[in-house]
Amino acid sequence: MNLTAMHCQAQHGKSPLDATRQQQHLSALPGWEIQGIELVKTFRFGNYYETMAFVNALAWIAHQEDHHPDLSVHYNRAVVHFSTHDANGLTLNDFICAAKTEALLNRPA
Ligand SMILES: C[C@H](O)[C@H](O)[C@H]1CNC2=NC(N)=NC(=O)C2=N1
Repeated sequence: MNLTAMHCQAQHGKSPLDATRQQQHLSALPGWEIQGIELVKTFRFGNYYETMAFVNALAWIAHQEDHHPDLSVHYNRAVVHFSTHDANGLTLNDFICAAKTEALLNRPA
């Protein structure tokens, strides 16, 4: 499934994905972990400017997809937490946004 080509959909009243599906999607997302009802990754950078550039690019994805991560922002790292409040758990939206976040940083060889 090419998550980067997909778009988030409203999840109000929907159920979270089951654990098997969560693990399937997780296997395509290096460095991401499931912590309870959150999909989490720490992104490390060389300085505050680079960290903030990443956070701003991520904010644009969140705006486009209407799906918003919790963030903790530090001098040289940002910790990204995706979860779907409307489903009280992990839905495809979280994996789509994680994949789009990865794609921000994957430069062509
Ligand atoms: C109405 C609006 O689309 C919803 O409230 C969206 C907004 N952003 C969201 N972000 C996240 N992380 N989870 C949601 O359930 C969610 N719902």
